Amino acid sequence: MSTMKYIQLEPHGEIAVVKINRPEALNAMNVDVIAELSRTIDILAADEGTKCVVITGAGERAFCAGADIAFMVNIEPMAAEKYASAAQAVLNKIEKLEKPVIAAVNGFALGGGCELAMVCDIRIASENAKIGQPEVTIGIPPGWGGTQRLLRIVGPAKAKEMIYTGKMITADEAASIGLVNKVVKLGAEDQLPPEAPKGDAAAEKARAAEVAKILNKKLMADCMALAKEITKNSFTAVKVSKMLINRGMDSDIETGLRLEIYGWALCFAHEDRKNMMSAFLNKGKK
Ligand SMILES: C/C=C/C(=O)SCCNC(=O)CCNC(=O)[C@H](O)C(C)(C)COP(=O)(O)OP(=O)(O)OC[C@H]1O[C@@H](n2cnc3c(N)ncnc32)[C@H](O)[C@@H]1OP(=O)(O)O
Repeated sequence: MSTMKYIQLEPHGEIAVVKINRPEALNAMNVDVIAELSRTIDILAADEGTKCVVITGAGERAFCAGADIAFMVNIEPMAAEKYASAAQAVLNKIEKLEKPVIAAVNGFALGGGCELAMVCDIRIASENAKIGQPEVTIGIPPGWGGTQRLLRIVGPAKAKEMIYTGKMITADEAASIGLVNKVVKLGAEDQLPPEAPKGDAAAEKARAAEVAKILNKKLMADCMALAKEITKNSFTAVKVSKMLINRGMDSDIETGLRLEIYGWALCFAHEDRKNMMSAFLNKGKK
């Protein structure tokens, strides 16, 4: 456990869970959240024991509601430039982290929250997630990578529709355009609390909160299972694959393919290759 105010870092063996912990503002990222997130990523980058990272939001309502509007309402352009530069720097750091990163999207992922999710390698959303780039509804365009990364993930037509309208989309819609990999849903197997008495708004609210908790648990279990599946493989091969995919996305294919040869050949220097190939060839031959 770390002792930061807004970021909880929970180690689970080879998997680290990073939780943005500002639920009173739906985990909106103020300057302190950004600074603490940056320190957390530095810690994880240096920690050889961590092989996979899961990022999520505290509470049941939001992954992250974006940049802090209460802060932005009164700032001047130079302060805005500083804020966006710090945010982009930490998001770039996550994207370049030499470990796989999974976003567990547990509710609203808006503006900077969507931009945070997009720098993660894989996005898993709960069925109650709402995702969007609503910046134009408050007088600004996306500024933490949204105009560039959404374009690359969903293509220009969908990116423009989402950015120009500022509308939120559901988790299922996000999955249908490739913005999230998977949607975690409640099913018959889940033990839900009994229905609240009709007309009892407080009881209905309490039940909805309980249901959201169950869904959140299911989402985290799914993300941890995925992380475990990834960590079973050669960390070096996964790390090199991440670099090749990220670098290749913005290179011409010749450069990407050449890099792939070098990355591939480099893995022959690691003991994983020999051990894992030999284990395959020797299975059942004890
Ligand atoms: C480059 C990046 C730019 C950006 O990211 S710009 C910001 C983009 N994000 C947004 O525009 C989302 C803003 N938030 C909302 O629209 C709403 O929230 C929701 C639809 C997500 C939820 O609405 P509801 O269920 O009615 O909750 P609630 O009362 O609005 O929010 C609970 C508390 O959270 C604070 N909050 C929510 N989002 C932000 C934010 N982005 N920055 C600062 N505070 C935020 C609210 O103000 C409130 O606080 P209190 O309880 O003190 O009234």
